[in-house]
Amino acid sequence: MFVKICGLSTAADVAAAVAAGADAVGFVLTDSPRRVEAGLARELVTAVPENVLTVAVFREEPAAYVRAAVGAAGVRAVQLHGNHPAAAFAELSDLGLPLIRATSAAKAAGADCGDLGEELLLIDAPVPGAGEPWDWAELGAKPPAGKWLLAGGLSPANVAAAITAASPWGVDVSSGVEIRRGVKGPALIAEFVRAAKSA
Ligand SMILES: O=C(O)c1ccccc1NCC(=O)[C@H](O)[C@H](O)COP(=O)(O)O
Repeated sequence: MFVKICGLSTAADVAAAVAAGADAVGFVLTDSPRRVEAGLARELVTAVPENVLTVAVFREEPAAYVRAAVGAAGVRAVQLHGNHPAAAFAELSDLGLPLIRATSAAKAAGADCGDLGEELLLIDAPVPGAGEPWDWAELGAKPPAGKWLLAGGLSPANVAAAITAASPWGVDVSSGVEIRRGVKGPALIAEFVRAAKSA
């Protein structure tokens, strides 16, 4: 089970996620209580070992903005939330980095990973980063084909049940590993990774 811990903003967050065995860490470079500037993201990225994927998270910023921020942050993958047309993914393909397409279950109906050229599909709650669980059964009998991450209101307490219900390739969390909005808890990160990996 691939585990991404999102919304990191301090060196202690990064150390906790890496020590816990996370496969990917996310830095939010868009409007959010977890927003970090690209320069800080770059500093944090330098503490991440090669085997852990570093991801910059955006909402609907123009491709030129994404391109510049990704270069400044030095991350190794890009996650796009919102209503990006296929052209936006095509436009960023020359970055040579894996693209993660983040969408909600309602919008993802019938979607498969790779439809817009993305490496990974992320199926989230309607509002990203809000910590709101949704009905995983909404995906119905036809979950997406290919590599996809389940997100939205996951926590150490519910991640195992979510994995059983939806059979994702991986999971992604932010609020569920925070002691208060925007502040990660190292023990919660460790618990989440343990629960997801042993589900
Ligand atoms: O985290 C945010 O505040 C955020 C803001 C804007 C776009 C994306 C954002 N987060 C992206 C993530 O990958 C979150 O981990 C994912 O939405 C799950 O969040 P949560 O329900 O809080 O676990």
